[in-house]
Amino acid sequence: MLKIENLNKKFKNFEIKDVSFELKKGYIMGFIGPNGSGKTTTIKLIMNLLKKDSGSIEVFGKDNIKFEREIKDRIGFVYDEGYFYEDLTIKQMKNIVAPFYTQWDEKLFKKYMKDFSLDETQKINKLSKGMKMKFALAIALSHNADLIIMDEPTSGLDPIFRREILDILYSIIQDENKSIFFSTHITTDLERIADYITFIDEGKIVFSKEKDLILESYAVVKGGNEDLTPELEKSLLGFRKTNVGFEALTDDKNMIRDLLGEDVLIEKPSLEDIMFYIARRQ
Ligand SMILES: Nc1ncnc2c1ncn2[C@@H]1O[C@H](COP(=O)(O)OP(=O)(O)OP(=O)(O)O)[C@@H](O)[C@H]1O
Repeated sequence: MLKIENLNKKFKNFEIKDVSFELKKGYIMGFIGPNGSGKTTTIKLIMNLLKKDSGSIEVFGKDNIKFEREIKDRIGFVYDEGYFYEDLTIKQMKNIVAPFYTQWDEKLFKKYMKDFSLDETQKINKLSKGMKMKFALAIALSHNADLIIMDEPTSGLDPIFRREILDILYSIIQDENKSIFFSTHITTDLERIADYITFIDEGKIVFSKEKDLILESYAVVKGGNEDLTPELEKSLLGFRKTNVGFEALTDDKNMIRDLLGEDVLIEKPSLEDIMFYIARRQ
């Protein structure tokens, strides 16, 4: 559905460097990374809203620029900055956008308006941040898109609605021909629904792997300060000292067990733990 190879883009103070990853049919991929790590830039490059310096981006097996129109017809896109005309009503804006899509489904759009408690006669500049996001989602989900790409779609949404959105996204990929790619800072959302996680830091991909594999391959280690020898420090993927000892991330549980036996606690990490320690180390 999406294949990026050796993508490069240089700004004055930042660069996307040799970014490669792939998203297959039927899966949800979460795109995570600290603030300013290059998530929005990568998404803009996929959507051809920015010009790449080099590398290739294929969507549905086709070059994203040569086949832009055809590709965008099949993508549902949600972007975190407002891209609607603020002075129009929901209905007027929808009437501008809908004709661009060959498979626009007005009945489905109306259903989402109702489910999301949105009133089509409301002006866009009178909508709250969450309501605008709901409207953007309704548009993205109402034209039978095969690939949904979203930049922080759940930011600004309350936990109840966020969970409803996750349920909708999950039901969409029950059709195994569809895929979803979205960036977020809410890693618990990904723990709930993502199949793959791509982690970007300082413009470079740290990993792009199956979520379950990632969670299995790392562990959080907790021990006393006396255990934290310089040798151990070097072998850890990042650590922090606390009042009662140290907490760290490792990708080699067995080595830690062999080294420290039962003196330390070895626990399952969350995605947030992994992101925190790796980004901090870099
Ligand atoms: N048009 C531009 N010109 C110059 N620098 C840019 C431009 N767009 C983005 N940047 C820089 O690129 C870096 C990455 O920005 P980007 O918006 O891709 O990060 P992000 O991972 O989406 O961050 P966040 O999580 O905060 O949304 C930042 O340092 C930003 O200042």
